[in-house]
Amino acid sequence: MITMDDIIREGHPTLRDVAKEVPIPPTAEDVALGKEMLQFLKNSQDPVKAEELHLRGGVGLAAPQLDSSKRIIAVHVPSVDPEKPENGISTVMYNPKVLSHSVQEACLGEGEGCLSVDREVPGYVVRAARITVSYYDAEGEKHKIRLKNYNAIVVQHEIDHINGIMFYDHIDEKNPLQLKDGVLVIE
Ligand SMILES: CC(C)(C)[C@H](NC(=O)Nc1cc(F)cc(F)c1)C(=O)N(CC(=O)NO)CC1CCCC1
Ligand SMILES: [Zn+2]
Repeated sequence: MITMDDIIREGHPTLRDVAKEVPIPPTAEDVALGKEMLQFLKNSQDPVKAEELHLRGGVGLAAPQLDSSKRIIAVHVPSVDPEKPENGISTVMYNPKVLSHSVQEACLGEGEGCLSVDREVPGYVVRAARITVSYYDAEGEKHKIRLKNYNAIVVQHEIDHINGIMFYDHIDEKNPLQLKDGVLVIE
């Protein structure tokens, strides 16, 4: 079972590597890894388990954060509206790829953090507001989905990790809290 001790922190070189594509259909090992990553996120959002295992509430995790330089990400974003479960996203993506994105940009009003970063880094992380992503699932089936707002931010944050990019790489050092016109602020 994955705990915080398995998550490497900034400074570890693997976080800066470009991860390798995995064979499709995924191997049994890669399927197991993906399942464990998703289970970590679910555990981290369960108050009892998170407390017991000292987990930070996580919505996304990329294999490089487990020192495994593979193009595998897991996302588990609860829908804010229980009547609309489809607004959340809970899946493991093998070899995810952003096929296209909106010109419209967006950022989280509170900025971003990272399970691999044990410090606050203030500043807006400007990303595409909407993306079209292709990926393979554990069975090797190809999917193409459109994401927007928070789900799009989370998936972009995780795809950055498999490209060796950290969220603070996107922050404007001179004006971290400067916002260009037209950037959608997601609260
Ligand atoms: C770094 C951390 C603050 C833990 C962040 N969680 C988060 O932003 N909020 C959150 C937590 C929950 F449990 C349930 C919920 F709906 C919201 C997160 O998981 N990540 C994932 C990460 O570090 N992946 O590598 C950072 C987020 C910043 C923007 C997108 C992902
Ligand atoms: Zn992260």
